[in-house]
Amino acid sequence: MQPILVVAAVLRDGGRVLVCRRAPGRDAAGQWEFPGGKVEPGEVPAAALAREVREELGVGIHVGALLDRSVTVRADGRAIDLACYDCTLDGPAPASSTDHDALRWLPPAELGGLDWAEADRPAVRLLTGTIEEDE
Ligand SMILES: Nc1nc2c([nH]c(=O)n2[C@H]2C[C@H](O)[C@@H](COP(=O)(O)OP(=O)(O)OP(=O)(O)O)O2)c(=O)[nH]1
Repeated sequence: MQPILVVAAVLRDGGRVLVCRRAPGRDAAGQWEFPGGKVEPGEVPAAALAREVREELGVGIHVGALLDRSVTVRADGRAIDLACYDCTLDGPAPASSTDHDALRWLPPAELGGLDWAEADRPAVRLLTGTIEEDE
């Protein structure tokens, strides 16, 4: 089975990063992730990411450089190809999400304390500076 192509925003504002907890009833409910979603056929990643963030958080973003791209086979057997991009807000910060039951802005050093979706862990290790030499 092909991996599911997912894009996510590492949305930075004033030295903090937005993290979101997946709402009850969704895949991986209760785990933290970066906002984003699946890339639709024919869509370029940056456009898919801006669309997903607009749909779920109701805000505009600027999509910058690719921070990390990793394929993770989850415990349920599905492979997620997750591309995380550095992003900034284009306008006001989000107040709520259609997909999440908590939004938090945290300094990168504090990201490691959360229960992250498996696919996000490589990006989180990059952001917290806790990558092992052999990774
Ligand atoms: N958005 C997002 N999804 C992630 C991350 N990490 C991770 O494993 N996923 C998984 C959860 C889902 O199985 C899939 C993305 O689905 P989604 O539900 O957020 O995206 P979507 O809006 O396009 O999907 P859908 O509910 O319309 O089917 O990727 C992440 O950091 N952000």
